[in-house]
Amino acid sequence: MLTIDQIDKTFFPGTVNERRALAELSLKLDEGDFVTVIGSNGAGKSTLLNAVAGRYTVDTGTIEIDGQRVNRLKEHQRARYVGRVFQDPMAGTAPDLTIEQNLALAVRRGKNRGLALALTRQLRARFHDELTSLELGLEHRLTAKVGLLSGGQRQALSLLMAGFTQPRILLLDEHTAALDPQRAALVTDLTERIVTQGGLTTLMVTHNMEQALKLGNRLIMMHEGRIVFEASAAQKQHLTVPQLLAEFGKIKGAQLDDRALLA
Ligand SMILES: Nc1ncnc2c1ncn2[C@@H]1O[C@H](COP(=O)(O)OP(=O)(O)OP(=O)(O)O)[C@@H](O)[C@H]1O
Repeated sequence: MLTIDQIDKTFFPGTVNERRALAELSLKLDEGDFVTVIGSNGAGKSTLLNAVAGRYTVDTGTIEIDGQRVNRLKEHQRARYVGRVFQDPMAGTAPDLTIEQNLALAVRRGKNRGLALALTRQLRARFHDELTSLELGLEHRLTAKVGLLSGGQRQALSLLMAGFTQPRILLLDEHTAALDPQRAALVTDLTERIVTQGGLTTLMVTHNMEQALKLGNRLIMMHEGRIVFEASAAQKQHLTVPQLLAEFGKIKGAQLDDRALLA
């Protein structure tokens, strides 16, 4: 489904600021795989997601989605394959549009622009039901501007929208990191539900090891642009936080992130 083969990315090559963010990294996701990504600071986790999304082009190597090479496709051209929820709750939704307009955009993504914001009674009823299931009371605020929502509410909405668009690949980049523990737990549960219900193929970066173990069927650990540890579906079921910390310990010179210790 997603095949990443030997990708390399160096920022500012040949200057004092040169940074090799991805180093001959290969990764293959089958349909419905949900891979959690952990690693030290600066390991290249976000760059990996950005390379898949098309925000950054890779220097060498190939990225294929459904067997189609997407290396040359720009970010907006890949948008029909790729759904994304960022750490910043402000990034995934349009603040000046209402909740129902944001949801309509997600449903109609890739279709005629004129139709995008059209709201039928049927669509409103669907939004009402879906929002009710979030248990955040948003079903009563369909016509409220999204800019008025809290961070957790916006992340929940972004996830719901990602579920509506049914992307070929869903990228989650520390999407619960900016939330308080209670909201983070809620968004974590919602993530599990939306990914499972939609059978979405997903790559999720997190600094929270418990979350990395709780969610998904596979796990990878990155360091200096490479995958340094990988757990298959069978292995992941038995993995524990102390074991992950021990794996981190094996990486020479890796700095454990404080947030990892909060897990
Ligand atoms: N746009 C950019 N320009 C220059 N260097 C960059 C850019 N984005 C990332 N880097 C560098 O590439 C390396 C990998 O960064 P990246 O953000 O992918 O790491 P990360 O694993 O997501 O880190 P963190 O957990 O700290 O968010 C780092 O050395 C970083 O400084």
